[in-house]
Amino acid sequence: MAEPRIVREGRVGQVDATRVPRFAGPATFALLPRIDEVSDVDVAVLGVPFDAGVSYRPGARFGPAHVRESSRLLRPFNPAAGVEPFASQQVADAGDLAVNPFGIEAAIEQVEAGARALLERAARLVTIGGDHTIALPLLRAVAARHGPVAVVHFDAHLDTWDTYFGAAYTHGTPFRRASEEGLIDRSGCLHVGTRGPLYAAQDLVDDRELGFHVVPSVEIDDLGARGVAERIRERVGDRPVYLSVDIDVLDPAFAPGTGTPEAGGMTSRELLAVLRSFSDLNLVGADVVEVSPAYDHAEITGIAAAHVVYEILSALAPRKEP
Ligand SMILES: N=C(N)NCCCC(=O)O
Ligand SMILES: [Zn+2]
Ligand SMILES: [Zn+2]
Repeated sequence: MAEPRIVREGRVGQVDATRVPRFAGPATFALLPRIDEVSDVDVAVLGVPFDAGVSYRPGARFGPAHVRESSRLLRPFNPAAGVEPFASQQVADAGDLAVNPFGIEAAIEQVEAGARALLERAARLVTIGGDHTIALPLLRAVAARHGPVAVVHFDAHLDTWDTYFGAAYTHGTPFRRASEEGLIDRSGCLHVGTRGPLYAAQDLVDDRELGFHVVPSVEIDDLGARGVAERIRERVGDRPVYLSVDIDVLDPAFAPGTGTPEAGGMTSRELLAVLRSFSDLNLVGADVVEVSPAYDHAEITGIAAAHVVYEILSALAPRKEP
């Protein structure tokens, strides 16, 4: 049966939850149309069910399905941002990339190829992981289009480590590889929300050389969401920005369902408020990674991640002229 959908300004939106129970039927992100159900796409939401790069708890391969399932309650108007994210741009769910669960290098190539192909159809991708390894091939695809990008990276971890067990491609190393490959603009990147023990003090020295400034979690109480947003804006300026959100940037109280949790993180309210300020950045792509549903309860982490994606889509929405 064809579901009644909300159509605004010529864009095909969500299944209308005032006429079809929002808990019925298959879950696309926010009950948006699949990409094959629309002719033009501005923003594609893409799943990458991959977790062979993790160093601790597994399960992020189930992240895309869990975040979609946790996104059924999202409504069309975002009052905090003052936008209808599915009316001023066409957003569609591009499904999942079928990547090799047994070979990290093969999977990385498949993610890059899949993202490049999708970028032929949609100007912007918002990818749901999957573990953080996938940021590297996503950055390759984005940099092929826009040149080196400023990375705004929300995470408990630096993810600029070098190798684990001799492996160069893992969820702890994507931003070192991206920096070495020239995919990122070393004068415009920063991490937000990092905390917890490192391997050595040298990690921070290396990280800075790779192009990152840090707004650590301990500074967020004093800065507040507005202060964090200002620090980000000062660092990235007008550069094209790739946004990478590891859900473990949130405190485990707000995101228990993740693979490498660290105490002392951001609240969901703080993270959503900072993301809301991104409407005036030149955002060219984003990912939300590291949701591991087996460690989640009552969709706490899934709902947080769904709202993060919703705020990103709201930040991408073109504003009407006043
Ligand atoms: N990207 C995430 N979530 N974690 C990286 C942790 C790497 C480590 O085990 O040291
Ligand atoms: Zn992390
Ligand atoms: Zn990470």
